[in-house]
Amino acid sequence: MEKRFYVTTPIYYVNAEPHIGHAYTTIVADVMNRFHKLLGYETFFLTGTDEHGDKIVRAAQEAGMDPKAYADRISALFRDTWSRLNITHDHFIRTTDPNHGRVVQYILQKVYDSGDIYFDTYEGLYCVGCERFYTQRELVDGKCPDHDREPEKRQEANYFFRMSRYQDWLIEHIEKHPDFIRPERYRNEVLSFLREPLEDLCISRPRERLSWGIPLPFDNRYVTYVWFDALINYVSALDYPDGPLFARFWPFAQHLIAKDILKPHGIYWPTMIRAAGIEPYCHLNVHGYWKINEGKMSKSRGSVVRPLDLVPIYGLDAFRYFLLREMVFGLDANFSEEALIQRLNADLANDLGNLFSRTMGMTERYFGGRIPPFGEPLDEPERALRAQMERSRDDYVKELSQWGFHKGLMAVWEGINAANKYIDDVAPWTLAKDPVRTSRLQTVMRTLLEVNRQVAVLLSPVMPETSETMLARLGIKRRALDLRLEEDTGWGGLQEGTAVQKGEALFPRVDLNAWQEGRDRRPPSATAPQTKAAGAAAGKASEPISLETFATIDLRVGVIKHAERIPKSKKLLKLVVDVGEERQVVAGIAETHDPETLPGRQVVIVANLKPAKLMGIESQGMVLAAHDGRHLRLIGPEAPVTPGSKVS
Ligand SMILES: Nc1ncnc2c1ncn2[C@@H]1O[C@H](COP(=O)(O)OP(=O)(O)OP(=O)(O)O)[C@@H](O)[C@H]1O
Ligand SMILES: [Zn+2]
Repeated sequence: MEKRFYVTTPIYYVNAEPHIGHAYTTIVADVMNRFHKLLGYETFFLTGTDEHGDKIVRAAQEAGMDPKAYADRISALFRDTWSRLNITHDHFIRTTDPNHGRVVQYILQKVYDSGDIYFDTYEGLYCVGCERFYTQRELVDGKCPDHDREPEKRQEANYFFRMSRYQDWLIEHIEKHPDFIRPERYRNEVLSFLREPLEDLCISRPRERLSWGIPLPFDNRYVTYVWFDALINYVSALDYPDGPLFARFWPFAQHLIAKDILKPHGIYWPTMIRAAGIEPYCHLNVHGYWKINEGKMSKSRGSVVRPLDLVPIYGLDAFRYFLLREMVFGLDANFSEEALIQRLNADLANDLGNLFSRTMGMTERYFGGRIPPFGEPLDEPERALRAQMERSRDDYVKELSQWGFHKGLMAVWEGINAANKYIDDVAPWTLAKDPVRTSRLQTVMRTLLEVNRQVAVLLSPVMPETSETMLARLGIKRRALDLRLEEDTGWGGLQEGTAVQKGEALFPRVDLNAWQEGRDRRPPSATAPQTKAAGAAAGKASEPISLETFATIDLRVGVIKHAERIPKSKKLLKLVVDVGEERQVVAGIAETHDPETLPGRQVVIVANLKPAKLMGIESQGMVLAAHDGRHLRLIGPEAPVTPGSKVS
């Protein structure tokens, strides 16, 4: 069978900014994509955004924008976040892409023609938050379990998909393919849904109520229900029906989701594609929730941690490692910065960081920083360490193949810990004192250098930057994505005589006590350790001013019309801001804000500042932002106001 791998994330709803939950899913998919490349697979990795439906219309209204402009902005935020998290997706799909719309209509028409879509009137209980009808049975105390509020009664004439017709087929398919849905708990959950008769699925929304969607090809008084639209992204992105990507990758499809969307993916989607005559996907992989204080982190609930707030502080790879190591795939996990710091210190700074710096330091000291040849034949301790590394590698591959990240990483750490213990046991420093034992010392150090190289290769899917750094310091200039497990983890892959570099610590420790004290003293947003400007966050007392003096400052609300980078400047963006009239403003926000994400955003401007030139560009005002040493946040009104409104 061809070695191919197709992985998808859910397409995220563009009703708010990405948080750790989205980052986790997307990083997991990225790790699996990189892991399969490491194993020599040809891969395709898809992510994107879900942009239709009345939730988006409402979010856009609140932001004072039209749905498309709003979707453009949030979708760009997601794309920008992924590029900062080193995500290697091959395609980013948006459900507003014209090709996607065409494929949705094609599938609707096909299923309609084959008689699996019919028109009917329906009365039911509708949750606005979920955008769907609920059966009594699904409610908890008469309320939507996700939104904790009572659904409203609604009657509507709509189109229905004959999902019930595929119930028996689906049960049989799941029973025949035990890992169709995994881990097992979610397979069982789907089977238990299927023990009750499956109802048909309402797949349309009357246009007069919701126009922001894909029109039904057979009745343009209706648009497509968001789920029927969204799920199809997994095949439209491959140019179903005729595209070469579809033929190449669909037979290897693996979806990745959190348990919140198990039903659409475990029931709607397989029956939809069955009805359309498409083969079922291979696997649905389901993970649990990241929680904060026991509640699900969720955009709608507003309890979120933003990935881009953590990465500058702890480093991208520590963040990626933490997410994969901390959560048991399939179960919920609690997110806390303390836990992140603890893992960073224990696993990365101590275990991995020490192994690397001790190995490199001793190579510098004993061999002038050049990789020694193997000296005398391997002795018992080396053979044991090699055997351990081979076990680590095999277990890692086995676990990751089944999405068992925490166990896979633990397997690598068994190798790392064995190597650290090996150093303590053979004590190279005593060998170094004895010139007769140089040949033994060569064997010891070379063994350790090879272990470090293997560790770097094994970790490349999870920590690509660290992997590249370690290899570069070992004299191997390779991109993480070009590494191949077979060729690159054999013994003796290092080049004798090559100069190595110890360099700085791979992972600086974070002082947890200081961090905890700092958090107790400062407001929550200013709890960053290791931040250069942290002191500034405390703020300085300043001279009091009179109201008259304050009134001389002309503060106004403006809406950003346009934003672009200024060539050669890392910090500055050039903005055009509408403050009743258009102003060109230069703002030092390029490191924290992507220009694509800014148009439409309302900000506060000092409108009577003397014009000044920055990098040769005139700035006619200043954008206000708050800075706590960790975040730079633009200041704006709580809800949109007319551009030019005075701030006082
Ligand atoms: N707390 C979380 N833990 C893990 N993954 C999450 C979490 N929240 C969202 N996700 C990821 O995002 C997907 C859902 O995306 P969606 O855009 O609906 O996010 P959301 O924050 O749950 O939104 P909302 O709260 O508005 O329903 C999940 O299937 C999962 O992949
Ligand atoms: Zn609901």
